[in-house]
Amino acid sequence: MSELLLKIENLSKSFGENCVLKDINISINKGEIIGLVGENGAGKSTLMKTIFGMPVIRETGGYGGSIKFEGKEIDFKSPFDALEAGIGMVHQEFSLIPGFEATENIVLNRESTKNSFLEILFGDRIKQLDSLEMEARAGIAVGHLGVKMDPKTIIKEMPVAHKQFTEIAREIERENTKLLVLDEPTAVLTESEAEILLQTMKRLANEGISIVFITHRLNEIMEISDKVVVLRDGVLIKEIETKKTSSHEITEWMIGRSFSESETVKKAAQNKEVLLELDKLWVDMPGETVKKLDLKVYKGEILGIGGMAGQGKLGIANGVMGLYTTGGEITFRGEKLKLNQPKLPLEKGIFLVSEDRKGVGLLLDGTIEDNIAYSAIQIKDEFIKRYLGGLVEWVDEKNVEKNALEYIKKLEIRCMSSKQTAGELSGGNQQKVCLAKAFTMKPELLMVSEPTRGIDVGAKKLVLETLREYNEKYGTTIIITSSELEELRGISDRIAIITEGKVAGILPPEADIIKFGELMVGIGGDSELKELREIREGVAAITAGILPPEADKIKIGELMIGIEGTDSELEELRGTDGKN
Ligand SMILES: Nc1ncnc2c1ncn2[C@@H]1O[C@H](COP(=O)(O)OP(=O)(O)OP(=O)(O)O)[C@@H](O)[C@H]1O
Repeated sequence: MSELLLKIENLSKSFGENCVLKDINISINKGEIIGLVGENGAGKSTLMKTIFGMPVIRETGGYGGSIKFEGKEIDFKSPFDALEAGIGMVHQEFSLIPGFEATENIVLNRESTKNSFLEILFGDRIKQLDSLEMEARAGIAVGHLGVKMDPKTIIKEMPVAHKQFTEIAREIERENTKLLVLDEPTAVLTESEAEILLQTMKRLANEGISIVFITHRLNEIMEISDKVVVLRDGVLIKEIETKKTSSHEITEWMIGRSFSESETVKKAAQNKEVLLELDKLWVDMPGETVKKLDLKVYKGEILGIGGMAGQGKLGIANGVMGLYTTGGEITFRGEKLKLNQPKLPLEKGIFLVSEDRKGVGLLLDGTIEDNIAYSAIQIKDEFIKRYLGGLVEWVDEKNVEKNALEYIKKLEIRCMSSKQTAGELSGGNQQKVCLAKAFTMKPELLMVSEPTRGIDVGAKKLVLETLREYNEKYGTTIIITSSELEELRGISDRIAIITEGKVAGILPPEADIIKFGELMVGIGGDSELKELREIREGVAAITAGILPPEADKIKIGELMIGIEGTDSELEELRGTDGKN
């Protein structure tokens, strides 16, 4: 019989007047993986923060109901008590020390020490760190995850996926971890990295560790969870064995209405007037380098930009905005833009909703309404009242509020009021604030990068529909950059695939999926695929144990671009193929 580890009974939590968890009852058994799902703002993170003893819960009046861990009522004063008891948590925001190596972060507060002569003289305070032992421990933890990374790398120099793996390595390095809470751990990972993490989670569960897994990617929930718990508006709607349900049914519980996935309309770009032209553009963005890329963007179209992680697709918009050192030529509305001047594109009518919403997009301590109006005030002098012939200027607070309220309604931003700080919002709602900020600028060219990363299916649909509507109503040209090909195919008029810093090809959204796969991996045609098959002989070679080399081309392509939920281990393949 399964052994009960955690029991939550009649749990409730309010922030002031806002009741965000109502009468929640959940049981978690030893070695069980629970998929916790719900729309943005449903209360998932709050529930986990409550279990983990986060100060914010205590500081905002604590919680009601009972939480028992290993049969004992818990009353954690801080996350340290939770860690001590054997509960580890990886939050949506990283909590690593940027200037330290991965090793130092992984063993932080649990460093290995060795006996030294000085210790005998001066006592424990002068203990020496045993760096070899610490490196070995960190190496084992990283190895356990099944990912290739050097634990000696400094955190701030790491790609985001490695930061995520370091966080998880730190949690599993604690010997007594019995329950691991992972809040959207795959949101920042590519399909292949996510697959590695999913396999690791399965392994940890087999070793007896229970896992609460929060994600908006329902295919991941279907793949690895034993049980799904659905929250909606702070209420537990369903707790069910995963094998007894489907992602479609889960979606309906999450959003409380029936849902049809492919409702976005496509239209062909009829206009051939060039709005933006990139000529031999290069962008020195770490991990997303653009190399002498040529691209034309037509007025009024929605151009999708896709490609594998690290191939340069995200570098394009960042380069146009002057956020990383850029060269080549950018022509906007027939005028050559001076490069590397971040304010200039904004003044000319170009706006970027960055993939880095916390770093670039939002002032987390500012109110929602100030965030939404911020760029329009700074760049376009909007929302400003002038007195005495312009001698005295004042921000028109009333209009700032009115504008925010319109977008809160339109984009269904879940908040208590427009005066709430952006930092208090859930991730998906923060993303909607970034979009509202962009719409308020009324740009002629709107670039959005990874607009639906970390947001739930309902919000995803809303965001995409709003972008489409905005494009149709105002004729705004939109460049949408996304790792999710299906999302691009649903909304774009044309899709450019970026490989190795260049445009590998441009396809209509309805083109055969295999064509996209080929462009993404830089395979021009059958002969190169044949070559690839021959290089890696034997069953299990082509995709790290998934397909035999003689398998159908379509199947290989599907795996390469991560559909059917399987990992292609493509980077590895490309490395051994000598194409890099
Ligand atoms: N510190 C806080 N102060 C006030 N309200 C808060 C605070 N933290 C969260 N909330 C509110 O609680 C509700 C639930 O938020 P929570 O972050 O738990 O949602 P979530 O389901 O994790 O969403 P997401 O998927 O977007 O991360 C939201 O309405 C949010 O605005």
